[in-house]
Amino acid sequence: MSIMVPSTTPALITPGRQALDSALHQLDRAAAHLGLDDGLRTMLATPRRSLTVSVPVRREDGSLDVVQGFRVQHNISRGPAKGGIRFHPATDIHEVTALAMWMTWKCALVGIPYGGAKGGVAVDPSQFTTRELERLTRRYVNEILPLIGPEKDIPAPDVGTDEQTMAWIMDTYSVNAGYSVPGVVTGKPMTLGGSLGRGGATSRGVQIATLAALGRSPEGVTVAVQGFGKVGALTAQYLSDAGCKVVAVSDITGAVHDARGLDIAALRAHAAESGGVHGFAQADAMAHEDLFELDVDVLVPAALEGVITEANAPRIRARLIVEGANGPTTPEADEILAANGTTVVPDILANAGGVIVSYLEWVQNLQACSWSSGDIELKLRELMLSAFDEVKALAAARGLTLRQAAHVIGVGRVAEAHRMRGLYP
Ligand SMILES: NC(=O)C1=CN([C@@H]2O[C@H](COP(=O)(O)OP(=O)(O)OC[C@H]3O[C@@H](n4cnc5c(N)ncnc54)[C@H](OP(=O)(O)O)[C@@H]3O)[C@@H](O)[C@H]2O)C=CC1
Ligand SMILES: O=C(O)CCC(=O)C(=O)O
Repeated sequence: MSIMVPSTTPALITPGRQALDSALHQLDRAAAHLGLDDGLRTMLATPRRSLTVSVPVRREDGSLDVVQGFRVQHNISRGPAKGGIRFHPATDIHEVTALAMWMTWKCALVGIPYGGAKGGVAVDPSQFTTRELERLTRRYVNEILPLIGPEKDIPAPDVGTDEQTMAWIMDTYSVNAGYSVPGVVTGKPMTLGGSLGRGGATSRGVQIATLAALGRSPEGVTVAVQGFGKVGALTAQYLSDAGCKVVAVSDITGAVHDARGLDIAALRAHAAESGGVHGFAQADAMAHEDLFELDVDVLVPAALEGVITEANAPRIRARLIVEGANGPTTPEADEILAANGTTVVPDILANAGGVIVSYLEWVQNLQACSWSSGDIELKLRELMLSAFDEVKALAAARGLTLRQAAHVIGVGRVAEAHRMRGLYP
């Protein structure tokens, strides 16, 4: 059987298509390791539901833009579909499919009762006013309304979206339902049923995974972080709070470096005020691409896919890479890193803190209750560390990389759910 994804010619290979190729490659490796038959492997390679929508948006000057939006439910065999919504100009159906597939394995790996989904709208949110973004979000939600719901598919923030976007999604869905439905979306503001700890959850999870992988005192451990958005900025903060020396960070405006360790709180204040890390007076500017090749102990990619490739992997000096972003490392780079003895804590493990606390938020919404930040932190730590230990043990027992082991566990659990449900003939 063949995989049901649109074909492309080499000239049309987008970053999104490359991300999907990486995801399919990882699935193939895991399926071979698990001895899955070809039919089941094909089911797992194919999204369950995939919706492309046109989203008209009235601009402030009265003109009308029409942008493309997507929602892909990769798998729902273990529970409702779950995954963020991305607003980024380069997003396409292939990227959203890859991200949805990674959500499926991530939820299975950390043992929360969800399938995997992702959404995207192909826009640059920085080019839209807040009112335009609100209109765009509401129209996109109306277009994907048949797919989403607290028992069907629960969106959350991702690149270019935030808790305000989630509030508009919750409101649009609720107005259509005729009553308030907080559980339709996670990563909401606290006033609408959001959870304590969700804002920093992905970064807290990256911190937990980093410290677990280091296996030694973090005091003085040097770190470089690519991306200074919701995940990157708080990852830098939490690692710095834990005693690490974050010596370089970057965002789309530039990269900054200080070998003595950056003052992350001051840098966050500067970025909030000026729109990015560029121009931070207490550090030196550096070229974006040089950040990957710094002589640091830990590298945290926390921006987009496909940034660690066969071109720069041979020059990476960090002994530990912890993937805050989804899909930052290509399969070719993975091989080079493994041959060089670099440990990679893979995305579906390292950045699972976000969806773990989303799950806790959803459970609170369904039960109409709220838990303390201590309860949330404890559960997050427990789920992160038990998944980390499982992955590490399997990797050691079978001679796999941490990524291969994580995929074997995640894919294996989803395959088992299919078998038990008898979803395939
Ligand atoms: N938010 C979440 O809960 C979760 C997010 N993730 C993943 O984490 C990653 C980051 O997401 P998130 O922080 O939410 O997104 P944000 O939109 O909040 O931040 C993205 C950051 O990446 C920066 N960036 C984009 N392109 C580049 C580049 N070429 N070089 C350097 N920096 C760049 C952006 O810069 P600028 O702001 O200047 O544009 C911004 O700082 C994504 O891969 C996402 O899928 C994973 C799990 C959960
Ligand atoms: O919190 C969630 O539901 C999903 C977060 C997300 O999009 C991700 O883990 O990549």
